[in-house]
Amino acid sequence: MTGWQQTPATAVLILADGTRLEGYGLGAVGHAAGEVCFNTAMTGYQEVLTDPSYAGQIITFTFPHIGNVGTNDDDIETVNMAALSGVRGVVLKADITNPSNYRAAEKLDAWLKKRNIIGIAGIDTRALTALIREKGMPNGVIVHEPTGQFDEGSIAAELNAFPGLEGLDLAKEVTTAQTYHWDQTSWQWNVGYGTLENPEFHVVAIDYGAKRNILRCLADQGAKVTVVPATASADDILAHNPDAVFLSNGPGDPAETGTYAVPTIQKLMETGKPMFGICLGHQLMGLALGGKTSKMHQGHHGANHPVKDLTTGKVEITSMNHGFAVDADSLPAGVTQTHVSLFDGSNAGLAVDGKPIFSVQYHPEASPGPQDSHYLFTRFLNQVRKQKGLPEKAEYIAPGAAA
Ligand SMILES: NC(=O)CC[C@H](N)C(=O)O
Repeated sequence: MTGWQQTPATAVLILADGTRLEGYGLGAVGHAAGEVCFNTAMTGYQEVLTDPSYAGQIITFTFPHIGNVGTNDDDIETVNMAALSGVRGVVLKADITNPSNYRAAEKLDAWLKKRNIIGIAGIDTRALTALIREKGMPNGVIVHEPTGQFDEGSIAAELNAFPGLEGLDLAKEVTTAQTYHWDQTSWQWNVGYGTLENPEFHVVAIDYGAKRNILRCLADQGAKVTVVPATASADDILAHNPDAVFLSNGPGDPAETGTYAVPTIQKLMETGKPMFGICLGHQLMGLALGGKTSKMHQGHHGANHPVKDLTTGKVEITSMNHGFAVDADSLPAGVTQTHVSLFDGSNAGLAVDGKPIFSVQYHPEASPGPQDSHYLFTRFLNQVRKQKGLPEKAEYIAPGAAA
């Protein structure tokens, strides 16, 4: 039976303004509060649902058919398996069908249940998206109760207790507990310049909620990657003697994570080592340089976001997932805005003039273009090549061409 025909409803999504949307429960049973956002990607739901940057959020997919290709063990993005359930809930239009794909190992419904993610189907996701666009991302509670007997009191209490994402440092909840070396050997699908056996460079990646494909892309450039916890000090990081430092994506409010991350990043900037940041890493870099971040109205979540690289004039189709942004006007002299979103003109990248330090708001490791933005990893490691007196690589390489 499809969700919108089911009576009584076994799931409900309640928004802070009182909006009540009833549907068909999926995945885990229970209730969870979070910020309700929408994601416009037509593919990649498993990568989205395992991206630690979604911690504290309930995701509405605008694409109506989610789950068609099932789930597998390869398309998981979080590196820290303990942080797999950062997403609070998933809101769908259609019921999840049986998977039809040779890679499918498990139906999405069962997969959600195992990871304690609550789902609701049978929702008019177009109407919900229109509401979010008009009013901004609301706080909400998603409930799955197979009996249809909702405990309204505890649902209301849960909604009231959720403070919203502003002011929340969630990076410390999803970061790795221990320092480790990224092992590329089981992830060889994207091998390019280097091999793990013979790395040319050493990059320390600060894990604020890192995605696997970022680490793959760094290793793909010939880097040994050492991943350190979000709270690692500059001294801890420099003790690894890195050639360069990477700042990862991650959930929550950058200003709050910045209370401990910014002083560390500022110290690392003084070393002259190349630095590259993605998404939360970009926002933290903006803060470390004296800029400001603020909450967006509806955020950017999808895989079709055009971004212009102002340094080359090229447009990239990018993947985005952020609800905060660097305020371009707040960037001090000596810091250049390098990329802008062509959807709303918001800041999408920055670089420090004359220094090997830059960052982007979007996700070059995600491949909607499919490889439009991969050049940024080459741009980053070229800074290291330059410092080591090695020949630089071409930034753009046609897919399939020899490196
Ligand atoms: N993907 C990310 O790194 C997200 C950054 C930040 N948490 C935001 O929502 O803007």
